Amino acid sequence: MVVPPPKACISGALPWGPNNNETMLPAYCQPEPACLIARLHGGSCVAQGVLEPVLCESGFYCPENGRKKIPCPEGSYCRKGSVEPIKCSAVSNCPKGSERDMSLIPLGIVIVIDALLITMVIVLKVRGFFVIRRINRKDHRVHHPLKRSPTFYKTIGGSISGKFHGKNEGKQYEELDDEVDTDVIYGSVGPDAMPLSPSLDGYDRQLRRHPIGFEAMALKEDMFSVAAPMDDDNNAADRTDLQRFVQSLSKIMGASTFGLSFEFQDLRFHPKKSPRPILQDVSGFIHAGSLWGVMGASGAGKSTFVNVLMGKQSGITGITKVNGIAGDIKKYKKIIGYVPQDDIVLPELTVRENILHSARVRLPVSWKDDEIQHHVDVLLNCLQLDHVKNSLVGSPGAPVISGGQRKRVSIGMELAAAPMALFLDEPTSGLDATAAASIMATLKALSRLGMTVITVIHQPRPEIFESLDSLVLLGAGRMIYQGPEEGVQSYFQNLGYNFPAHSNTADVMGDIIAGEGRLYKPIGDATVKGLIDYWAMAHPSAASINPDRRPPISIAETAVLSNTIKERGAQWYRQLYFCFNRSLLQQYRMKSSFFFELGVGAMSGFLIGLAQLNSKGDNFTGIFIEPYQLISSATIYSKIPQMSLLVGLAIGLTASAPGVKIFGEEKLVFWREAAAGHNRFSYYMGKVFSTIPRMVLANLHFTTLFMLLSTPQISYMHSFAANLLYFYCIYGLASCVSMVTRREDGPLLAVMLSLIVGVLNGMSPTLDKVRTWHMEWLWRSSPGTWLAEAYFTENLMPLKYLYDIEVARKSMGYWLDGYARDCGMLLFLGTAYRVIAFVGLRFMYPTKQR
Ligand SMILES: Nc1ncnc2c1ncn2[C@@H]1O[C@H](COP(=O)(O)OP(=O)(O)OP(=O)(O)O)[C@@H](O)[C@H]1O
Repeated sequence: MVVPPPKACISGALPWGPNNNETMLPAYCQPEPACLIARLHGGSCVAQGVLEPVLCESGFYCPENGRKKIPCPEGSYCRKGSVEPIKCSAVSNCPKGSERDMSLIPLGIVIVIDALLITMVIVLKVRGFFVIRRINRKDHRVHHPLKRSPTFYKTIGGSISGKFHGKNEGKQYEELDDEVDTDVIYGSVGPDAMPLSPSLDGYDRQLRRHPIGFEAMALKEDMFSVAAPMDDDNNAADRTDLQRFVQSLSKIMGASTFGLSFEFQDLRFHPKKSPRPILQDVSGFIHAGSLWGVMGASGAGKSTFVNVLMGKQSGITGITKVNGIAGDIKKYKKIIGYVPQDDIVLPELTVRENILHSARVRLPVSWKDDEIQHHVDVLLNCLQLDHVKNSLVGSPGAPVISGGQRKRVSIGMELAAAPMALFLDEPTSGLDATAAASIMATLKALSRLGMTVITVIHQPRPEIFESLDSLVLLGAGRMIYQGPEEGVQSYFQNLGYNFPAHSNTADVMGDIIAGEGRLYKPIGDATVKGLIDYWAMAHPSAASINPDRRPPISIAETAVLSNTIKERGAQWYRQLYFCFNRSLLQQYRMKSSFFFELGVGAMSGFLIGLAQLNSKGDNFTGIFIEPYQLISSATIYSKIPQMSLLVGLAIGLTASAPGVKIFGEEKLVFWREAAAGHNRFSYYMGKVFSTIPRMVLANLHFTTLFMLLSTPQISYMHSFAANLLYFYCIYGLASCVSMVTRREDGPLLAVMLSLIVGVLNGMSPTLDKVRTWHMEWLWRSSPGTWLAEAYFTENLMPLKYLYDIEVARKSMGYWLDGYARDCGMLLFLGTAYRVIAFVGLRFMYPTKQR
């Protein structure tokens, strides 16, 4: 190769190699000092001689081996070093001499989608408003006790203030709020203000209102009888609801009897860490179809005891029998309902939606959806939730329905599945007297239907205490008393305890079993140990407690029962569909957070694009290909990884907090549903699938604005796909975070992790450097590296006719030409995060899912 003589190095600014041919090869001319400095800093200067080529300017193209320099024609754009113009996309502003293509098509799509979303939300809101109004009006006319009981209403009308009072007396009920709360309305009708005339037949002083549904049944037990006369319209309607409910139950159970009986003998639980047994020598019998209260001082072992009966507690010795048959209680899980102390319900769903989901997942597979809906509506009526069924449940911090109604929703979620035994943990705690009485009346009615209802209860008010059929009293993990509620006072009196006149039996008994017996027994043994020993001596076995217990169920009945259990629960794919729908609905109800995520995505895309605006898509300066290396400027290899770093950080900041919110705020719901037999995989996959639409939309907003302003070499579609997969990774990471942290720490930790995986992208230190530390595996396990590599590949490959990209690749340490592999790895990492999160969800708190 012959280098032309130095005389060729005269001044002149010419396009790329105008004089180059086989005999006149490009020449490196010693540059002027100013030009040298400019090149060392990555800049350019005019050619230093006629034989020294320069890059074709942006806005021009230089065909015929650079012999011509032609302005880019209208409708095309020409980047720096172009050999020919590139056609602009259909909708973009490309006048003559354009340097880049700022396509407006994606922006148009974003605007159309946003307009559609906003219109859809407005239409749904308006439609929802009218539908709920119509339904509520209809329901008020059909179901509401006040509406159905004009006599009652007129009688108390004079005593009620506010909406019930005044000039529109004939129309008062129609004017009630949709979200009106019966507990509040009825509660506002003070007992003193109430003219308790005989005409108010059915009015309950304890509830301070006219009971319906389960409550009415508890108070008037013969009402349930099919043959009972219809004494008035109210009772007829109540009776019909109850009959329908019972019909539903019979259909679900496939057995004549609803309740389960429990027998337990010598139960003992002594965890290694505990210095003393938590339960010891606990024996007894719980009849089917009765309402049981489990009482004891704090730490007496009440929760442990009911957990044993529900099959939730492992490490127990002793015998437990269900319906007279010994075995693993876990197999009855699908027909045992458990209502936890906290109302674990989904606040974004309505009362009906919460209960309906439970019914759809847990009722027998053979049930059609309209049958399930009917069952739920009947149940809502029986639970007196029909007038608030379309109200959101809300959270304790932002309540929509009252505490008592929320508790009934929680109970309803279990009843929807028609359990044969219902366990409750302090169902009246935190409720006012009216709401507590209402809950207890409901439980009583359920027990009268044949269900076995067992509730842990703490310091009950007299009326609640008296509503219990039987009691289990525990002290220091051992039995103090088991038997009818009416017999408990005489039992303690026989042991020498005095119950002061007019005292509350429950309070006195509570003091005695909490170790304050001396207050009521001046002489003799008044210790809890004394009570335990006496009970053990008098009742050496379970049989001695309940000599009249029923024989075990027959083989035929056992077969029916196992069939009933086997049929319970929708198939996993149907559960997945229900969970997917539910999660979409939740996101729709939390639309402000959804729109906020879109807004943040758009804003971060705009800002990062703005930061790249001046570079006009020129993100790389390399060493020219042979034989032009010597005239190369200083290289700039890190600008593309830098751009991908910004993209990664922006997506991390946009998606990590919503990701945590979607996956992390419902651990309690997941545990409750898993414990009730819902399919865990379906729940999780429903959540995963439901995030896809919001990821796509958030990414659309981000990528569109970013690409519009930054106009890099990578195509819109390739950038969109890589960014979407990065969103997928961040959501996956957020789901992992939500498994291991507290709810309030989740967003912060997720943001922190997204920063870490964003920074581990091979820009600095470069992957090449990291390789020398033998740490490439760490960088390769971060989605940031694969995103950067995808961007590096796609921005560099179009320039390989100009620059020696192999040198750039080696210098940075990325692999080139593997965009599909990079995207595949992002998909793999995002999926791996989800698998880890699911495994964590499944195995981290196994006891809570039992
Ligand atoms: N797995 C366990 N390992 C160690 N100790 C346990 C375990 N389970 C329960 N305990 C302890 O046993 C005691 C009884 O617990 P349990 O929750 O059954 O009582 P409780 O009567 O329901 O109390 P509270 O009314 O306060 O809820 C408590 O001191 C508790 O810390």
